[in-house]
Amino acid sequence: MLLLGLVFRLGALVLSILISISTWSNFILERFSLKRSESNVLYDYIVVGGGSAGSTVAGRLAQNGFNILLLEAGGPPPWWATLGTVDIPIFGPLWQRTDLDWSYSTVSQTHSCGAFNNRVSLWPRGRVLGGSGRLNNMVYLRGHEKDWKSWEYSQASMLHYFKKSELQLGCYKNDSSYHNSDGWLPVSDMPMKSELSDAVLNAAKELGYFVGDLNTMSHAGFMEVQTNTLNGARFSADAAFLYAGKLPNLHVRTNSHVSQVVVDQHNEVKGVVFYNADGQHHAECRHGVILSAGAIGSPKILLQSGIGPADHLSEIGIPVKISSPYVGKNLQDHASTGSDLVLLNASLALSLSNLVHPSSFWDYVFKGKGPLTHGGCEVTGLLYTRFSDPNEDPPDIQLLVLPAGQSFDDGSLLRHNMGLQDKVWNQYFSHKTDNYKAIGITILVILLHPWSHGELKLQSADPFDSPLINPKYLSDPRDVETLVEGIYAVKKLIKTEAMAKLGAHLNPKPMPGCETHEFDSHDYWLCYVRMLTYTVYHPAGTCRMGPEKTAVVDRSFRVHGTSNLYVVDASVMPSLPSANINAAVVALAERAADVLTDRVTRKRRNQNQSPQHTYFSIMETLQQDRVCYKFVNNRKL
Ligand SMILES: Cc1cc2nc3c(=O)[nH]c(=O)nc-3n(C[C@H](O)[C@H](O)[C@H](O)COP(=O)(O)OP(=O)(O)OC[C@H]3O[C@@H](n4cnc5c(N)ncnc54)[C@H](O)[C@@H]3O)c2cc1C
Repeated sequence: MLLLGLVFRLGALVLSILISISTWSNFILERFSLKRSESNVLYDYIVVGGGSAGSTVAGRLAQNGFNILLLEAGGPPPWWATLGTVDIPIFGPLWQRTDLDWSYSTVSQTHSCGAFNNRVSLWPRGRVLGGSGRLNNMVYLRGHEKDWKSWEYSQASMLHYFKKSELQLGCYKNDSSYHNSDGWLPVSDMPMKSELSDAVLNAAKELGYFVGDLNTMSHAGFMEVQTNTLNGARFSADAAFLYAGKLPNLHVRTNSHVSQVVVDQHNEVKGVVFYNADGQHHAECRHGVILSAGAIGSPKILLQSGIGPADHLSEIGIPVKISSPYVGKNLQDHASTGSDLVLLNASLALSLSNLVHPSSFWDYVFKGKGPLTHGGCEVTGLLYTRFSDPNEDPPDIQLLVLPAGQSFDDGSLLRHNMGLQDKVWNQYFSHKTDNYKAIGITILVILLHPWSHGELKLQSADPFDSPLINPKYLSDPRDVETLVEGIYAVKKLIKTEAMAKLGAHLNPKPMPGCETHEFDSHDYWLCYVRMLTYTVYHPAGTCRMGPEKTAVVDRSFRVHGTSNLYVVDASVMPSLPSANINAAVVALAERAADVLTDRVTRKRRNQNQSPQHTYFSIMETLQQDRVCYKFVNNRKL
């Protein structure tokens, strides 16, 4: 075990060195092969961020004939991606805390995260073409029909956009009522699963849950997950929407960090300011700028541009261009708990020794099968606790079943990715110090609709500084009670015959910090949840959509107070869907592409072409706004 851990750790080290080399080689290649920034080109739309939403909206708008510039702060996927390495699903966690990751962390949490260093939650976010879709677990789950009520979208229109993006290659490909085999984003059955998958589904049946396709969005219950993969390899939105069309009117510039949007005195957006290795550049647009920099990046760019809460902007010395009190507010994330809560007295097909076995590489490369195709999650469930009404509300708990826990790699990588305290690792997760040899699995209990909302602020006016992220996890006690109800659902699940066959039982060790409570009492679980609070990596809501009095963007993705600045990504979600959120992000971006196409079509119909800006208009705008101009030029490179 020690040896395997060492092999895994060495592998991680070699890969991160390769990533660094690759990032630099891409960087150099770009400088020689790409045209220098052409400041006098007028693009129809500028899209900022090439992640799940940005790739989708840019690809679709280009397909609709617009001249698009996409600016991405990260590089293209590393050169060995063509060999499939970076796309090997099981390697996802290896890219965290490397150059492909923004490596954000929250501020210290008061009510949660007690088991983590400084009570901080580490938040990986993709800094690469494909964005967080290149780091994620690829689970394809849409949500529930009752989710869209608060978004003011109909179930039918959401279904339309889910289907539009979908290339269903798995067991639902003949179900044209809910699925589509003509879209661009592949959705496949898992090529490999462990014995745990069937055991959990049988346990769910024993308990009378619905087991079937949750992506019809009308059920609570369980399903075997489908993933965004093709022949066993990761397939993120950039692969689907940017390369698939190979459109000459789609211009992608990587390693281009956007610092602000340029807004004139009439609150019309002229373009953006961005930095690459050559220094500062401007890019101009005819119809507008679309921020798709994600739930952290988009509010950050708005604030840096002087669009946000006036008091906060004044606090850090950014002149207020447009007062927009909700920028950065309404931060929501799916908090979760339960890694290694369940132990098995049986070994599973997915083990560290299977992973590093040469046959696994053979199976992956030549058959698109085997343990390397595993994305981490096998089964998911959407459940109602006693706090939510099935007639009125969407499910309030999600279970995500992984045939591995934090202890899977013997402490080499996963616990560091999470920032788990050594003491908690040693006393709760590690099996080195005891004779307890059962296998830790994860039935992650996820809080789908948190009452606790947080906020994002800037810590300085420097566009290269990380923002202050405070999700305020579990600050509302109702969230803690709901998570504990979820743990009770897990307890029921593992008491079934199906799970008994695998020797499923609760981890008998008390969570460090909760020893004073009687093990398995309600108070113990309340404490446990506040100690072991994980992110599920779904931040959203920081530029929420809604009416001007309560939101940042309107229903056509336009920032209130501007005529042509848009936000299209997870940040516009008014509330979190009852699911992992990538499918909903892509569906929103599909909708945005239609809305923005329609807007121009109607404008063209109603009037003559919109006035063309010259190259100098953007410089004039910057000069009119003297402080802003100074700030941009003061940036030391
Ligand atoms: C580890 C992990 C596991 C996950 N697992 C799942 C899962 O299994 N299923 C699921 O549905 N969801 C999952 N998610 C969540 C999902 O991937 C994200 O919600 C989704 O990718 C968000 O899309 P986005 O377009 O809003 O942002 P992103 O995909 O993060 O894209 C934002 C892009 O903008 C770029 N950018 C940011 N700032 C700037 C700037 N100033 N200038 C230029 N570019 C900029 C970034 O580099 C990035 O490429 C996971 C996420 C993570 C991190």
